[in-house]
Amino acid sequence: MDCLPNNSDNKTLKTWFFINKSESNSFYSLSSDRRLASMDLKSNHTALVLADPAPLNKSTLRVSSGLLPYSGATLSQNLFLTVPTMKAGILDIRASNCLDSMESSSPPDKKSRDFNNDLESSDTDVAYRAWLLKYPSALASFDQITNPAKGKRIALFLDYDGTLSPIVDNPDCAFMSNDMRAAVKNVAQFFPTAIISGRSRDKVYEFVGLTELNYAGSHGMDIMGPVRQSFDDHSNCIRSTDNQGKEVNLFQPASEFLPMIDEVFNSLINNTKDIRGAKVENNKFCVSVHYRNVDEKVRE
Ligand SMILES: O=P(O)(O)OC[C@H]1O[C@H](O[C@H]2O[C@H](CO)[C@@H](O)[C@H](O)[C@H]2O)[C@H](O)[C@@H](O)[C@@H]1O
Repeated sequence: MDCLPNNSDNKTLKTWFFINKSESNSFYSLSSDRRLASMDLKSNHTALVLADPAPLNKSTLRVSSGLLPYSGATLSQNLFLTVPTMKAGILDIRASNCLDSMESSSPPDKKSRDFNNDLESSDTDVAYRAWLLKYPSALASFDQITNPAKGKRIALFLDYDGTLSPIVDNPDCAFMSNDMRAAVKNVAQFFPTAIISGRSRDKVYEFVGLTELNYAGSHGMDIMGPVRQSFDDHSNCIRSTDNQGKEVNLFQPASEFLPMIDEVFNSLINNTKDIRGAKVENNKFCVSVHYRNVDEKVRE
């Protein structure tokens, strides 16, 4: 698919497969689309990808039992996969259908506003206004954000897709503007700045290209940052070099599962090959199945 501009500005339309070290491992995200920076200011709002308790519908992911990596792996009724980890403790690998929570926190689909008839269009506008009430602009609540930060050390964590780049139909074409790059470069002079993305770390770095930032890919399963001696004793931290030969700290706590994630990727490619518009993206430590370009009727 060519990298052409489009009108679609829903934040996320896809199914996630991800690996999560612990149930309580959650993080906050500030997401936006082209029109509006939005965030839920409720203190108990966790990132979408981890917050959804809805079990996966068996037909959604179709991970065959042949993909279970170790003999001790079990697939429970609600398809939460529990695998004994090679390290201490239990590692939960959860294949979770987050569609409901992702869709409710994404703005209503603009495609239908653009192309459907007037009645449907105004319905969608009402839905969009209701969505805005639930997810107000972070910019309109700026004091609420900055006041608690006064006198404290501030670090900046930025999402990539839909925040630094516009949402586009083809994930390979989510380019960041030079103005945005300059703004991020500027702010990074004042605060430690990190980009956290569901994408692979390499891909985000390729898009952003600023060496002075920290990058966390695969929802934090792949973190690279400047060398800090204090991390040397950290069990998951190794010294590595970036693509310019500079020494860096690298955290990849799920490396042992890479072969299994590749199998999941290949299985998803196979299972979606007949769905027109579906695209499977290998994000290294997780996989995204995009259905943004799949016909609405087929999605259902
Ligand atoms: O955690 P994020 O950085 O927000 O990553 C979430 C996903 O972002 C990308 O997909 C989204 O943006 C695409 C490009 O605009 C769009 O086509 C897609 O529909 C969106 O879901 C990325 O491609 C995914 O791998 C990430 O999981």
